[in-house]
Parts: sequence; C-alpha cells; structure tokens
Amino acid sequence: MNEGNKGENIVLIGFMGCGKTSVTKELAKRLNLNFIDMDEKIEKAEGKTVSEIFRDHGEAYFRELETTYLKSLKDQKNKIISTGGGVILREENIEMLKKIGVVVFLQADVAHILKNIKDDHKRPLLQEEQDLEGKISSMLEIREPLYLSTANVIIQTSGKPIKSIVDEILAIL
Ligand SMILES: Nc1ncnc2c1ncn2[C@@H]1O[C@H](COP(=O)(O)OP(=O)(O)OP(=O)(O)O)[C@@H](O)[C@H]1O
Ligand SMILES: O=C(O)C1=C[C@@H](O)[C@@H](O)[C@H](O)C1
Ligand SMILES: [Mg+2]
Repeated sequence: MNEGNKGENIVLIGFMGCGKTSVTKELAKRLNLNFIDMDEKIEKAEGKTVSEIFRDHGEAYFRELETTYLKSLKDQKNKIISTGGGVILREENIEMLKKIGVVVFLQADVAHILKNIKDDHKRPLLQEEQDLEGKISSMLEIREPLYLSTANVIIQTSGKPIKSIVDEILAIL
C-alpha cells in the first residue's frame, strides 16, 4: 500500500448513508482483513444504539465517545475502519484519522445519500426532519471541505454498485 506505513489500515470517511459500512465490509472480505465499524463498536460498548445515546445523553456525549474510541485505535494494523459521518467535525479526530491509515473519502451527492437513508430511521441528526434534502445539503456544505481536506483518496460513489466502489479503491491503493 502507498502513503507510507500509516499503520497499514484503510479508513473510510463520508456523509451518513454514503456507503461506508457496506464498502468496509466488502473491502474486508476481498482483502481477507478484519474490519472495525466505529458506530457499531460504540453501540456495543454503551449497550445502546447511536440514536439512544443521542436521546439519553446528547450529541456532545456521543462526540466524546467517538474521540475516545478513535484514540484506542492508534495501535491497530491491517484493518478496514468505517467511521461515523461526523468524525471529521473535530480537528483532533482529523489528526488521528490521518495517522491511523490511508483515508478514503466516499463522496456521494445528495440524491444518492437520500436514496440510501430515506427508509432508515437510525440516524438521529436526520430524524423527524421535514426537509430531508435541504438538511442533507446544508450539512454537506459544512462537512464536504472537512472530508476533502482529511482524505488521501477520493472515490465518487453516486449511482455505483458497492462492488464497483470496492474495485476502484483496490485499484488505487
Ligand atoms: N452504492 C450503493 N448502492 C446501493 N445501495 C447502497 C450503496 N451504498 C450504500 N447503500 C445502501 O444504503 C444504506 C446505507 O449504507 P451504509 O450503512 O453502508 O452507509 P454509511 O455510510 O455506513 O452510513 P452511516 O454514516 O449512517 O453509518 C444501506 O442499506 C446500504 O445497503
Ligand atoms: O453524521 C453524523 O454526525 C453521524 C453519523 C453516524 O454515522 C453516527 O455516527 C451518528 O448518527 C452521527
Ligand atoms: Mg455506517
């Protein structure tokens, strides 16, 4: 893998519903490596879903858990790591992500994101949103520059099947 050693992990970042978890699992299968899904690990450690953590303790508490969990990944090697969509909101997280592995940004447009999340109510920041499309657009406006400046590799995912996205990542790395 290029990009120096960087723990030889692959770290996937991107907006909610861009496909991080699905691509991570497929990449891990193809490379015969283990994967880590940060949201799933935090849920397991807390014994609650992400939505329940937001409901019971608020977003700030979840962000602390996210940073603490990220710190615990510093000695990981040869893993495919899927992050939460908001992991790039903290500068200290960005610095850690860059050290942990090669960072791949799955860049999706609003239509692709909307299609992937519309029947799924597990994302607290989008729950009970009347104008889902408008909300995604305004969040993307703030987050896109952060994803872009964190990433070593950018992959367009809109309209592509998971397998093609994985093929593209493997061709680049
Ligand atoms: N390229 C794609 N083509 C078709 N379906 C997709 C694609 N990417 C994701 N999906 C579907 O969209 C849904 C959300 O995908 P996934 O959970 O992988 O996203 P995520 O980026 O991990 O989201 P979150 O940040 O909320 O964890 C899943 O049902 C998945 O099967
Ligand atoms: O984009 C976000 O801020 C989030 C995305 C999810 O992966 C979860 O980490 C949580 O719902 C917050
Ligand atoms: Mg996910």
